[in-house]
Amino acid sequence: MPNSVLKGRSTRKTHTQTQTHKHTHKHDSIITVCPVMTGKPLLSFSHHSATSLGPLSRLLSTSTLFFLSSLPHSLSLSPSFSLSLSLSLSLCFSRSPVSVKFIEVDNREMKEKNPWQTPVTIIITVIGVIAIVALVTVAVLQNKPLPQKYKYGIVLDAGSSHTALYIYEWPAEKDNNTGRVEQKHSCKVKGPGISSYASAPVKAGESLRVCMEEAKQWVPGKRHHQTPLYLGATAGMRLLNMENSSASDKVFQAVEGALQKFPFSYQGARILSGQDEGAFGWVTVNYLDERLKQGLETRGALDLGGASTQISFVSDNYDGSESPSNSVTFRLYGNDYNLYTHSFLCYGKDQALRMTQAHQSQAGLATVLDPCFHPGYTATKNYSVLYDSPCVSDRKPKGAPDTFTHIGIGDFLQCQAAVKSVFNFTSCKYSRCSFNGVFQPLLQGPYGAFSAYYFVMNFLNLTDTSVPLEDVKEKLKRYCATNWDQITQQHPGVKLKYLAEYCFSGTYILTLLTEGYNFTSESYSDIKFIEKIKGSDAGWTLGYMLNLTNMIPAEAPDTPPLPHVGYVSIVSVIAVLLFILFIVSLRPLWPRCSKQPQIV
Ligand SMILES: Nc1nc2c(ncn2[C@@H]2O[C@H](COP(=O)(O)OP(=O)(O)OP(=O)(O)O)[C@@H](O)[C@H]2O)c(=O)[nH]1
Repeated sequence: MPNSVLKGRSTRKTHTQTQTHKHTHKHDSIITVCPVMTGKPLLSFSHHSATSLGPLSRLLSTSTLFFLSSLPHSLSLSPSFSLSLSLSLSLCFSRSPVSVKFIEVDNREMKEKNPWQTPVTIIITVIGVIAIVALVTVAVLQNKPLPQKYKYGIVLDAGSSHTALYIYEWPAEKDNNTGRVEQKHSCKVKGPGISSYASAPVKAGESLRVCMEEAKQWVPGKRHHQTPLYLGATAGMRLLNMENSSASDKVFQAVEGALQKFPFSYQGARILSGQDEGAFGWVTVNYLDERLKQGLETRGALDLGGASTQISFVSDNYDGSESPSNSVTFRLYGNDYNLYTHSFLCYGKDQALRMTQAHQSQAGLATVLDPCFHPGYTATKNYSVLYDSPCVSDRKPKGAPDTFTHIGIGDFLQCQAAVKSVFNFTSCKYSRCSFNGVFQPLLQGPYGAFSAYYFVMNFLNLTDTSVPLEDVKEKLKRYCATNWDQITQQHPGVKLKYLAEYCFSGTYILTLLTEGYNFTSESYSDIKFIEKIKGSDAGWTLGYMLNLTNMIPAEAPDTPPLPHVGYVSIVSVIAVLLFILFIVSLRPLWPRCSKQPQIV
């Protein structure tokens, strides 16, 4: 069919002239002509298929053309811009190729007929658009998040093996409920735990200085005075306090004196009870996992320290009536929790090693063959050092030489038997016990195992608990049997003290979990070895600070129904819909476009 043949009716008088840009096409094309009074060459477009130009596309493109052309001359857009705008709208709704015509319109003639040309319509349209743009702008600006300000808290974990400093941070305006507290920085204090400074307490205070100076750098200066600083001491100081309370007081005095010199808000140093340590570890894990806020099933906490170990979990079989000393109740975010928790003093990995070696050296011989150390390992050790702990001091063999030669033989099964000897399974006055006559309800997972559980299992590449327990034991058996020379060659960067003890530590962990706490081959897979959760270390310190700063509310806080982004999006969508409605409501005023089907 020939091009440029008009098809259909024309209700208006139009005058096509100047330029015609066409794409030839074998199908018929329809030209929709919307005459507008601009006094400039106008646009129209033709389509290759009458049906492909849908009603919405037509409405948008026509209304855009009318809107643009109804602008005063001073605001009118260039034809090319108008063309691209109307075309782009049209193309959005149609996938067919388009040909374009510039049409010159008799300005005076159309002025009489086009209601869009009336000043009222123009004013209403412009005001409507300005109002909607203003509405969206105000909504966005008003709700733009302000630059975040933070508050800080510092907790020193004075453990038996070392002290660590943790800096926590949370949004300043949300400290009372909804803001998430995160670990901003941690610093490992050089040297042993503060309990090791019993004979030189001043050094305990001095040892903290480097990390405290670091804290001054990490916390902004203007926040120093409002930043609470806590020191919590765990099993090392518990043991020292049991053994020599005046020595433990002196250590605390020295530590307090040192901490008070810093510009933070010092809140005191104290020894945490084993129950607190277990319960706050559980709070940390479940807080970081957001299980508390969301009221989800909680995760039990397994913490292995140097001098004590904690197990804490919620069990449907435990209401606190049996062995109430193991019960801690919480109301957090509107939910009640009845937590079972127990801390075993002397069952941290370092003290458990002492107990195991004490068992092996009971004869007080000059040579001790140790199945928990690698074959080829030899060291000269001191009996008085080995027995210098309340966990073993009463078992020191009489008449033993000062030193003994410690020789590794690397036998996992024998090591397991030696480790087992430190647990007492003989008496239980409750319905069920873990070990040493301590009540323990039925295990109920999942569990997070952290601190030394993680350090050790991670080193041994055994953190995957989906691997059958028997295979884990087999791997450990092979590891223990590996010659010490080979081990040191394979791990040149690892601290020798840690390296020498991994065979024992792995064996102890498996024995504690399976024999001590009664994890089976099946429930073992409920355990997840974790170091950090969302960037924060798993441990009691965060739970401790959240508790002391009342940062976990008993009742669920009211939260705004919509987050900021959702709010702005909804306002914007509504504004756009209103604009479309506004345009549609002006339908009676729309010019009746001459749909002049043309064969182009
Ligand atoms: N392999 C390895 N062991 C570590 C590391 N850091 C600490 N340990 C050891 O892991 C054990 C537990 O460490 P912590 O969790 O700090 O225990 P702690 O606070 O000193 O001990 P408690 O006072 O009983 O809580 C100790 O025997 C440490 O010597 C590490 O980075 N790697």
